[in-house]
Order: sequence, then structure tokens, then C-alpha cells
Amino acid sequence: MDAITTDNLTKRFGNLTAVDGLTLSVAPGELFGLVGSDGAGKTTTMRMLTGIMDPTEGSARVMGRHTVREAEPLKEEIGYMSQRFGLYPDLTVLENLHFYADIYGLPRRGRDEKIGLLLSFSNLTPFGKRLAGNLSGGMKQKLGLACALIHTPKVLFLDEPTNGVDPVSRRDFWRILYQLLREGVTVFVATAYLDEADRCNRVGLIHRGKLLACDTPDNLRGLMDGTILEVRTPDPRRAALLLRERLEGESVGIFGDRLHVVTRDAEETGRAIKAIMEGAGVTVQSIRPVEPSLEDVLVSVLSGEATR
Ligand SMILES: Nc1ncnc2c1ncn2[C@@H]1O[C@H](COP(=O)(O)OP(=O)(O)OP(=O)(O)O)[C@@H](O)[C@H]1O
Repeated sequence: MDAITTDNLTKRFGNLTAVDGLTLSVAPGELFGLVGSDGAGKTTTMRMLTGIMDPTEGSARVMGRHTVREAEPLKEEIGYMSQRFGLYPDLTVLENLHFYADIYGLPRRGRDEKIGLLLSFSNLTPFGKRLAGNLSGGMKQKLGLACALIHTPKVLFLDEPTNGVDPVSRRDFWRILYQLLREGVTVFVATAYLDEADRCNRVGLIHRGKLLACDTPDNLRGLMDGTILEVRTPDPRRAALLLRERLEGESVGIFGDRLHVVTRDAEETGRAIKAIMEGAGVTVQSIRPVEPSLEDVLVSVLSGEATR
């Protein structure tokens, strides 16, 4: 049995279709990433999968439970960390965990052991008595995760769990997720960070409610049409403006201090880039073909969508 299955899952708000005919399945123990920009439909998908919101059309099952007809028993199988996860800032770390233990009706016996385990698992043991409101952003996220795990769920839903968290805490958070995976938990994570998507077993790219592609990160990279030329220059912004204006039909993206140009003819385009930039007095440090990143794939799939 799959951990998650959806069939034509759809949600409309008036004229707006927030989630449009989503059909996918996630295997038990899999780490699945739902990737898309703001407003793509990730949160709405999560709300339907966790039984909080009913679909307008279609259906979903999680651990075999129908998300509408069996919403109550479903809640025992899943943990959900939403974007505005309900931590109580005036309660301590320990009190927050006890609060969630009460909500899930965790028996008194064994409760302290479970909370102790979760605290050490999330590296929060020394902070048990600190008010949640006084925790750093990264620690808040870890406490949120610990609370979502209080009842030992089989499937964990995380909605942009590391949004706004510093890189070190993000890495820490992912280390904890990998540990959960080793324990057999299925993780469904929504993220706008493509480096995080790259850590998933499979990734679904969602845009305007539609699933545009769904595969392993490697196979998604294989979807790239053409070669990526990486251009290094001290002035990437000016170079991008110039190349966008002068290179016909090629897509030009800025990736930090580099440009990525997608082309079907690497040699010819490489020569053209050099001539255009040098002609305009913009220094070319190097031009070389590179492996596409997931971000390249997303940009390429979305630009294909835009011209459709
Ligand atoms: N309750 C609602 N009523 C009306 N429109 C809504 C509602 N919830 C979401 N939407 C709209 O549905 C679309 C998808 O929103 P959703 O929150 O699912 O996207 P998202 O990918 O999670 O983005 P974000 O990360 O910004 O939350 C958006 O256009 C949003 O404005």
C-alpha cells in the first residue's frame, strides 16, 4: 500500500483553481518534495492531504485513510507542521510538548520518556525550561517538528519547514529528517528551496496548481532540453541584460555571480556570447558547459509552460 495517493485532487476558491487535478503517489518511507513558488498550491495540497480542507473534486488517501470520510482516524497516523505552526510563546519548550501530548491524548505512562527522546532527537534537551518565544528561529522549527512527532506519526507533512531559517539550522533540521526516514517515517515536504528539493527521493514541480513534472531529481535534470553554458563575469547583471537583448531564443538566468544560458548549440552560442560581451566591453572570465541544477529545470519547464 502506498503511504499517500491522490486522484485528480482539485481545490477551487471561486474562479481560482488553487490545486488542479493532482494525481500522485508516495511510497512508504519515501521523502517526497513538493516544489513551487509562492501561491503555486503547496499549502492547499497539504491541507487537503491532512484532512483539514475538503477537495472540490477528486480524492486522496493517506495510509489507506480517505481524507474526507476518515479524517479523524487519519489524524492519528499523521504529523503536520504548517507554516504558522502553533507554538505557544508564553509556554516553555517542555510545556509546549506536554500541551501537544494532551491534545493527542498520549497516555501519562511513557509520556516523559517520549518527550525526553524528542528533546534529545531535536538537540533541545538543554532548553527545556526556556520560553518558546525566546528560542531562535531554527530552534522554534525544531520544537515545532518535535511537537508534530509527539504521537509517533507514520507520515509527516512539513510546509516550508525551514523558511527564513539560517543555513546551519537548515542543515541541522535536514539531519533530523534523515533520521526519521531511517526509522521508516514517510515525509512529504513542501519547499521553495531547490537545494532542499535535491535532497528528496522524488520531487513534484507544481505551478498554478498543476503538477508539471514528478520524478527523481536526476531524472528531472534529464528533462532539460539543451545544454547549460555557465558564463562568469564581474558584471553578471549587465551581461544578462545584454545577452537577453542580443541572443535570440536562448534563456538567460542569473545564478549568484554566474549566468546560465540554455542553448541547443553550445559551440555556436559560446562564440556568440563572447563576441557580444567583448563587443560591449564586458569582461568574460570563462564560458563552459555545466550540469543543469534543479533550478535550471524549473526555469526551463516554466518557460515552456509560458509559451504554451
Ligand atoms: N482560503 C482561500 N481562499 C481563497 N484563495 C485561497 C485560499 N487559500 C489559498 N488561496 C489561493 O490559492 C492559491 C494557492 O495558494 P497556496 O497557499 O496553496 O500556495 P503555496 O504554494 O502554498 O504558496 P505559499 O507558500 O505562498 O503559501 C493562491 O493563489 C492563494 O491566494
